Amino acid sequence: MEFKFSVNELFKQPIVELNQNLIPPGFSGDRRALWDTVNKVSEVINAMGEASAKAQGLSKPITTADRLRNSEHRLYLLVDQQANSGKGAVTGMLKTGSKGLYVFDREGQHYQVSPPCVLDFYVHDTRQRTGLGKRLFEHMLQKEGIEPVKMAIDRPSEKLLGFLNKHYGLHSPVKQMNNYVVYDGFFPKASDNNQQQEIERDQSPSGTRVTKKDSANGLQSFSSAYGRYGAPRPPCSMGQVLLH
Ligand SMILES: CC(=O)SCCNC(=O)CCNC(=O)[C@H](O)C(C)(C)COP(=O)(O)OP(=O)(O)OC[C@H]1O[C@@H](n2cnc3c(N)ncnc32)[C@H](O)[C@@H]1OP(=O)(O)O
Repeated sequence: MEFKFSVNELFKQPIVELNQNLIPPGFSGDRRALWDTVNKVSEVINAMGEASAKAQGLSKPITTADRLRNSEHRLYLLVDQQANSGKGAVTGMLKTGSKGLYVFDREGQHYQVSPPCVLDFYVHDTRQRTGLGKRLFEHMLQKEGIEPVKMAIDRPSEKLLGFLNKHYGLHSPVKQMNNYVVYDGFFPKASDNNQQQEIERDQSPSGTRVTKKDSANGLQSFSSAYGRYGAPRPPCSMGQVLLH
């Protein structure tokens, strides 16, 4: 995506990471230059957010400069420095951040988690399927020190599911009621479960024993072995509201 100003002057590296202050890495200048820079960065974010929403068939963007400013999300932008007669163009965008979620594994056990999430991912329509998405995603994984399987994906499109399958061998997504998707390796293995530290053990009103455990990777699971408490069931909607 091209802009009337020079993208290369705004973003000095081929991949830049932005946060709520909207100041690109390497910025230097006075107050006026800062104001001008933040305005241009906002224009880029809003245009990319809009294009992403359109590509996903969403009624409104999930990424805007205002939203980024009011969040702790991270936004990675991919820049083609050769494009637009040397002024550069923005070719991709990837937004990540932690979200408080309830997720179910295949057995119906539910976990209260705050995993890193893929929130919005877009490569310009004219540049898709040329490896740019992989380049941007790999950069994010390295910066955040995370494996794809440990991330939750917000409403993935078919293209993104295909992307994760092709590049990271992720298949058979575990779809959640909150529209997030996780994969089997997201949950602790049975052997990890054995190592979980049991921190609380008490009696439910029905006399069914309920245990609450904390695991080393921050997953908190709530499980019950018996009776109707053992059957998969949705989290209470009030709990979901509180977590969002
Ligand atoms: C949480 C969310 O953000 S969900 C929304 C995800 N974003 C979108 O759907 C917007 C439109 N799509 C895109 O922007 C891009 O296709 C992305 C971001 C999903 C992937 O970026 P790309 O640069 O295309 O990926 P890259 O070239 O590295 O990998 C290509 C692979 O992605 C998948 N893929 C990309 N485009 C398509 C497509 N049109 N149809 C099916 N699979 C696709 C395929 O697995 C493809 O491999 P293949 O060409 O061998 O079949």
